[in-house]
Parts: sequence; C-alpha cells; structure tokens
Amino acid sequence: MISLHRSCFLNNAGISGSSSPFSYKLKKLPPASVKVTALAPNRDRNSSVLIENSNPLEEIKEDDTSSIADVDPNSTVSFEEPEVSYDDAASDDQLVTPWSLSVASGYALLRDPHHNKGLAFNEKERDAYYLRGLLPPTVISQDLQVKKLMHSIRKYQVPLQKYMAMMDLQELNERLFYKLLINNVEELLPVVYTPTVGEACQKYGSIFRRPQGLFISLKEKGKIREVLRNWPQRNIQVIVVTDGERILGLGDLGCQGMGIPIGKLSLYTALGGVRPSACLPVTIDVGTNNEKLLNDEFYIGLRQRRATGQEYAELMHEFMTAVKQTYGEKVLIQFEDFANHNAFDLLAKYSTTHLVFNDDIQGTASVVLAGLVAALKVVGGTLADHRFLFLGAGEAGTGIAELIALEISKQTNMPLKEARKKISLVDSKGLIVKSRMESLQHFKKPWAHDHEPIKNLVDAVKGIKPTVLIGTSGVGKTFTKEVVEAMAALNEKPVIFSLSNPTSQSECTAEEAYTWSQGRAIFASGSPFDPVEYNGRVFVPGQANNAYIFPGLGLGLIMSGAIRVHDDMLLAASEALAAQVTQENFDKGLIYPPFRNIRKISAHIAANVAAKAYELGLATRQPQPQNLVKYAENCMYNPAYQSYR
Ligand SMILES: NC(=O)C1=CN([C@@H]2O[C@H](COP(=O)(O)OP(=O)(O)OC[C@H]3O[C@@H](n4cnc5c(N)ncnc54)[C@H](OP(=O)(O)O)[C@@H]3O)[C@@H](O)[C@H]2O)C=CC1
Ligand SMILES: CC(=O)C(=O)O
Ligand SMILES: [Mg+2]
Repeated sequence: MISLHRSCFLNNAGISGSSSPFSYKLKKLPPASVKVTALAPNRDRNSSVLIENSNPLEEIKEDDTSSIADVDPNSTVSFEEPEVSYDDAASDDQLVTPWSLSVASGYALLRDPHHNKGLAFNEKERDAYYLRGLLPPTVISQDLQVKKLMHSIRKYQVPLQKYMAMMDLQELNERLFYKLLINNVEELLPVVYTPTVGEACQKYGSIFRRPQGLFISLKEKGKIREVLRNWPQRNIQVIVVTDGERILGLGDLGCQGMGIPIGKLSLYTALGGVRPSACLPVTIDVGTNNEKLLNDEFYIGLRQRRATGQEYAELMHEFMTAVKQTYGEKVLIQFEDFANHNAFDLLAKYSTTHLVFNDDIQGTASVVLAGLVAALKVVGGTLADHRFLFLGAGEAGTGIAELIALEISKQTNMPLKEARKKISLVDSKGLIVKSRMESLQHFKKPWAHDHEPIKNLVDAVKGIKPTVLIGTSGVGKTFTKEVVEAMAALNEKPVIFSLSNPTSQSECTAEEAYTWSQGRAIFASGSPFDPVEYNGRVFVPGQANNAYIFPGLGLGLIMSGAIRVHDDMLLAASEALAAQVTQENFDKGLIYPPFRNIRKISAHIAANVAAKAYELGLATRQPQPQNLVKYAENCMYNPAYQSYR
C-alpha cells in the first residue's frame, strides 16, 4: 500500500509554467485504477520529492512525508484496489477506512480545492484528466470566473451570506478564492475578516461544514503530535492559534473562535503571499465559560467550563512542544485572541524558545505606531511632544503603549521609564494610578503614574489633556460626544483611534468622530467605516488593524529564516508601513495607505523585518538576498492557475 498526500501533488509556488495534479507521471490510466487506499496518512517517512521547487520559501525536506517518490515516475503504476471503495457503501455494522484517498483526476479533481479550476480547465486538461462530460463545454478564464463570482457575491444583502459564499469557494477552488480576495481586497476584507468574521464565530456551530483547521481539545491531551499528523499538509510555516477566550470584543466564544485563525491565515496568503498549504489554523479547546454556548444544542466545542491553571498550562505546553517537534524551530506561531490573563504569560514563556508573537499585543502595537508616526506629518511635533490616553489597559492598550514608549526612548535617549510617563491608561475601574498599584495586574503596573484617581474617561481627558486618544476597551460607544468634544476643545487636530472590533464594539463611529470634532479629528478605527461627508468635505477613515502588519511581518520572518521575534522587528514593520503613506493619502485624511496596495506594502514590511533579523543575527537563511523587497515579492504565492501537463 502506498501513502499519498495531496500537498506533494503540486508546487504551490504560484509560478507560471506547467505542472501536474499528479506528483508522479502516470501513464494514462482510467480514474478507477488510480484510486488508492492509504494505511494512514503520511506514516511512510522514507521518501523524497519529485516536483521541482522554485519557490525560495518552499523548503522540502529530504524526509518529507508528503511525497511519494518511491513510485517510479516513468512506470505505469497500478495500485491496490481498496477493499471498500466508498465509505457510504458500508452498512452500519461494517468498519470502514475513513482515510481512503484518491489521486486527483476526473470527478475527484473537481472536488479537490487545491487543484480544481472549474470551467477554466482547458480542452487538453479535460482530456488528460478525465473531465470530459463532467463540465459543460465552455472554457473560461480565471478573470471571468472572478468577475462572475463578484457579481453573485454582491447580490447577497446579508454579510454572513457573503462570508459563507467565500468559505464555500475556499473549499471548492482555493486559487480562485485567493484571486478573488486579492483582486477585491477592500471589498472582501470586511467579509472574510472583521466585522463579519465576528458574527461567523458567534454562529460557527450552525454554519460549520468542513474542518478548515485543527481542533485540539482536552480530549487530545497526550496525543497532540498524533493530531498534528492528521493535518494533510507537512511543510507548515505559520500557525495561528487561539483558545477562543477573547474573540475580538465579543468575549469567550470557546471552540467557535476557530473563525479567527482561519480568517487571519487567509490574510497571510492574500495579503502577505504565504502559500496556503503552509498555513495551519488551530483552536485549543479547554471549554468555555459562555453559558449561552454551553446551553446551545448546536455548540461544537467541549461542553464544560474552561480548564485553568496547571491543566491549561500542560495542554498549551504539549501543543507548543509538539509543534516544534513536528515542524521545526522556524515555524512561526501567532497567538491570537487569548484572554489577557493567559496572553502575556504565554508570550513571555515561549518567546525565548519559539518563533512566536502575540498579534493583539505586538501586531496591534506596530500598526498603531505606524499610524501615529504618519499622523505626525499632519499634526506636527515628534512622538515625544505628544500625550497619549488609552481607554482599555489590556493586551492591545498596554502593548501599543509599550511600543510607543520604546520608540520615544530610542528617538530621544530618554529612559523607558520616563517615556512611559507620557502615556496614561484608563481601565474599567478608572485611571491607572500609583494608589491602585497593589491590585493591578502585572502588565498594568508600569503605567501606574503619580496622579490622583479619576473614575471616568471625560474627566481623564480633561485632567491628562491628551493629544492622542486610543480606544482599546472592547466596548462600543464609549467615546461619547462629550469625550470627543473634550478632545476637540483641547486640540486643533485631535488624534482619535477607535480600535475595538467588530464594528459594534468600536468606541465611536467615523461619522461621530468627524461630526463631534467639526471635521478636525484625525481618525482611524479597527473595523472599516465608509467615507464620511461633513461640511462638503469627504473624509476617508483609515483602518488601524493589525492586518496591515502580521502578513508582512510573518513573510519577513519566514523568508529570513528568523528564529526569534524581537521588538526591533515590530518597530521595523511599523516604520515600513508608515513610509507607505503618500501625500495623496494624507490629503484624504488617511494615515494608512489603502489596502488595495497591501501586497506591495507587505513586501516592504517583510523586507524591513528581514533586514532587522539579519542585523540582529537572528536570520538563518544565508546568504542575505541583496534586494530584500524583490526577494519578498518573488516569494509571494500567486493564485493564478497553473497549467497541468
Ligand atoms: N484594531 C486592531 O488591530 C485590534 C483591536 N483589538 C480590539 O481591542 C479590544 C480590546 O482587546 P484586548 O486589549 O485584547 O482586550 P483585553 O481584555 O486585554 O483589554 C480590555 C481592556 O479594556 C478595559 N475595559 C473594559 N470595559 C471598559 C470600560 N467600560 N471602560 C474602560 N475600560 C474598559 C478592561 O479593563 P479591566 O482590565 O479593568 O477589565 C481592559 O483593560 C477588542 O475589541 C479587540 O477587538 C485588539 C487587537 C487588535
Ligand atoms: C484585529 C484583532 O486582532 C482583534 O480585534 O482581536
Ligand atoms: Mg486579535
């Protein structure tokens, strides 16, 4: 018996030229004779790779379990016929082998999302791969397919329907999904990402169809390496992992948080060019404290309250260890949407042994710093000349605050402790001040300044007199008219960021920010808002979302073979992003470049991050490419269809 794996079938590099959906050259055999059963996926470790690898990012190891080079590429191959061809041929009391695999051709090829091209299969391919009759006679281009799909997606009125249509497409035809997303990124980002992904997570139990990532629950304790081996791809380069406890500003969604890693990784591919087969979404399920979900008959996760303490730590540790053992030291792990009582500790624990970063703490910090640096061109002064006030002192709030302080300290040689004094934070109990020190969580302590206690935000604005107000509270409508007016009374051009997601949790809307400040606010938000017309002028709000940063940051880490994430890399990412804002953008009120240029932006971010990795001696890919921007662009996955020989 032969074990087969589809990741080996095709070079995923997105290069033009021809390849075959078979990874070996089969002499023409009818589809039935190329059907095989596998003992279990990928247990055979003694193989090497047949296909030429032209993507510098695609490192195929000698012992890559996903290849089938032990099959003579020039021979006519006959495979053992499966005892049971189809699972549904078995009666209830018969045992079946659930992992029978078929080589992609004919009907199966049309159902293989990695190789399916639908009506774009040309005449030759239709002959070669037994597709005659399975498709109507028309052959159309990928561009026409994109046009047609956009047409149908635009017909849906309900965002969740658009989301489901996109997920269906991803499961049907992966390249078309990415082509569509890349070509229409500004229109489709709110569909596959915030705000719609939030609703999708809330309803994930009802809309769940097929697994798009790995669920690792307490039931899998002691078996996580086995679970990782069940995933069909081997050359994983990026993992986004959540435990679902703080999904956007929507709270604990347990196992249904899976929508977030899936969405983030779609952006790794579409925005950052990391190939889809290198991406692994993971949800760690330790239960949920969400009563509504626990009582929901359609809930798909463990029906128990969250495990904590040692039980939680042990599962996470087994996961982190298994990931490194399975994919090697250079696999990037992005922590996403963990609650802050775990997020900071996990980051501190694993940042010295693994290539990890926390997107909510560090990615967010990098994107916001970029927006602030760009905003200085409009409001004037240096970072050190400004005063910053945050509503929300959790992961995003303290993460951003720390990176701003670090940058001020670097720019001015001011001690970090001094730089922090320019930044104040308000949490659910009021301004963070020294007198609260004893009861503060550890990540808030550096922000406990000498100041009298203040209970509410308006009074904090009046007392601190900030030039910049940043919302990271996860609570909508907290930048009231009074708050925005207080900012506008203090500043000619108040900088106001409402970062909380999804839209329902935004501290204020773009319209509110512009209207209440009489069109003077420099505004950006975590979830997108439409342009606003105020007093005959159109303001285009920027989207201050870590989606600008993590795809390029990840690409830079991968392409340099970085082994650790360093704060200076976040500063490098931030600097590259800020440099992409043009005068034309500023003229429209934007402090971020438009997402439609995101692949170019990501290439610049990746190059800056990689350069920093080389400078810090943290890069292992040698020699350093001369032109890192070009190198980044060449590394990027291109979703154009490949021609099959
Ligand atoms: N735009 C972007 O790219 C990103 C946006 N976010 C968004 O930021 C929000 C917060 O995320 P995160 O920092 O991880 O969450 P955390 O839970 O870590 O922090 C939330 C903070 O807000 C405070 N808070 C809650 N309610 C209030 C209130 N009514 N008044 C004042 N403070 C309040 C909490 O106070 P206390 O500590 O007292 O409980 C806590 O300090 C989320 O909506 C998330 O979607 C996050 C990451 C990236
Ligand atoms: C954007 C993001 O990471 C969040 O809202 O959590
Ligand atoms: Mg997040």
